[in-house]
Amino acid sequence: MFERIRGRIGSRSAEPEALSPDNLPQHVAIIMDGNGRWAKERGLPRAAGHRSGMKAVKRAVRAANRLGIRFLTLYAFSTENWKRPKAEVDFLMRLPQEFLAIELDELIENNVQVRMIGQREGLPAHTLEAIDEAIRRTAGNAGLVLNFALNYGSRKEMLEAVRALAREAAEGRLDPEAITESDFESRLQTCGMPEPDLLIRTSGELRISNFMMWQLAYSELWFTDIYWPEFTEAHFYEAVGEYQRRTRRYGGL
Ligand SMILES: Cc1cc(N2CCCCCC2)n2ncc(-c3ccc(F)cc3)c2n1
Repeated sequence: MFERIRGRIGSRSAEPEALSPDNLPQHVAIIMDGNGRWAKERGLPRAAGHRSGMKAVKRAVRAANRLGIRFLTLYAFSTENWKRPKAEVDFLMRLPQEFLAIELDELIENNVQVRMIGQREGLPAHTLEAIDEAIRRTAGNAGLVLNFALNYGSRKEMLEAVRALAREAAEGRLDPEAITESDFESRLQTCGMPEPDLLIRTSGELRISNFMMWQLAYSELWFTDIYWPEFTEAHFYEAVGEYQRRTRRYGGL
């Protein structure tokens, strides 16, 4: 098997102990790319890449918990993903319940709160049932908020927010000239969440891909060539270390 040079942890320290507790990102968002290519390079079916990607989800959650990150948003399925072959979409739609069947008890033990952003409409009932049960069973948890973006698209999210504001204005409940950024943000599905301080994207893609476009306006972006199934806790710590180097505060604001 040829050895890909990519994927080696950079020269920088990727140990949690090397990170400053005073300048941690509150909210980390991840576009988990490269599952299909990871599988293809190994002569495996795409489903094997997605399943391996689920293990990387667990590593990212563990790393976020270890650092005390407050919010972790994972882009699990975009509105554009419906264009994939039916067999792959059907497989993907079973992963939430597969993941939760394995991980939910440990998530609860670690005080993790599960949330979802995205359109419920169009998701299979079995997928929603599993997610709703996880949301219900973890609603009172005060630890890491693990937020899955599922059937999510930023333009759709922003369009729905605009429609809500337009309805309120048309009903005379809102003065259009008085609408603020905060009014708009409160109608987004991420209402109540801080904006991501750090976005991680794997597999060498250098695009935002219709993900949290309003929310990511001021986020640090960290890209890596490794494929998502190769993502480890050390990669998470390396990304946070880079975030800290960019936002060094020297005690200032
Ligand atoms: C559709 C999909 C795909 C999916 N992949 C595995 C990770 C790589 C990206 C694509 C495939 N994962 N991984 C976890 C979930 C999930 C979603 C909601 C939830 F409440 C619990 C777990 C998931 N959902």
